Amino acid sequence: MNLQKLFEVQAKLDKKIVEEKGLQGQDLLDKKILALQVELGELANCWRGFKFWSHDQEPRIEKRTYKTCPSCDGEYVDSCWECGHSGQVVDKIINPLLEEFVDCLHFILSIAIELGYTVDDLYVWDDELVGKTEDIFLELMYWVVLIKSKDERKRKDAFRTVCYIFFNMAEQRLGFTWEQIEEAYLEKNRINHQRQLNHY
Ligand SMILES: O=c1ccn([C@H]2C[C@H](O)[C@@H](COP(=O)(O)O)O2)c(=O)[nH]1
Repeated sequence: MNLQKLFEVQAKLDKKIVEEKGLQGQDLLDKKILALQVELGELANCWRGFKFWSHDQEPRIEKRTYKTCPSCDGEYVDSCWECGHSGQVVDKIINPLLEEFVDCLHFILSIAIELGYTVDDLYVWDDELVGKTEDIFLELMYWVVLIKSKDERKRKDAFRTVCYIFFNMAEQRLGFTWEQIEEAYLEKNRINHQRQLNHY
């Protein structure tokens, strides 16, 4: 994954949001930390492995959205082979788990930029994560809060631990490749720019 490219793309998006919303000079760190926690909660919710009360603990990795069949215009035409008489065809297939993951990645990059870090601060070592995935999520969320530390060294340690857990988790626990992550990140970044143009 080309983190340098994503870092630059994120900086452009953040700058645009600050300008669009008139936030120049404001400290947005606490809000971004909370936003990352929220997105990690959404990621865990899509992963589902902690839902001991449910029979369905499979990660949400495929969601189909439908549109009206362009051939029969949704009229259930007996002879419509395109939609198999249902009046609808698949519009898009998305990966909700991956989408939540790249929302988290947006905020991790954005926090790095807020703190004046460089892309080098994001590079972490590959290592095998041990333990249950729910514990890894909790550990990650714990370190995210510590990014609030006033002590520079503790803050950077916390940030780098977040990167270490987050990036290793991607491959080892969520099954994503770097290519998939980069592609999904860039697509979401494009949507985020679009949203600002539409006064989201
Ligand atoms: O300074 C910011 C604020 C928001 N986002 C992006 C990250 C997520 O992809 C998206 C979250 O939007 P919601 O769908 O949660 O509103 O916004 C940024 O990249 N930088």
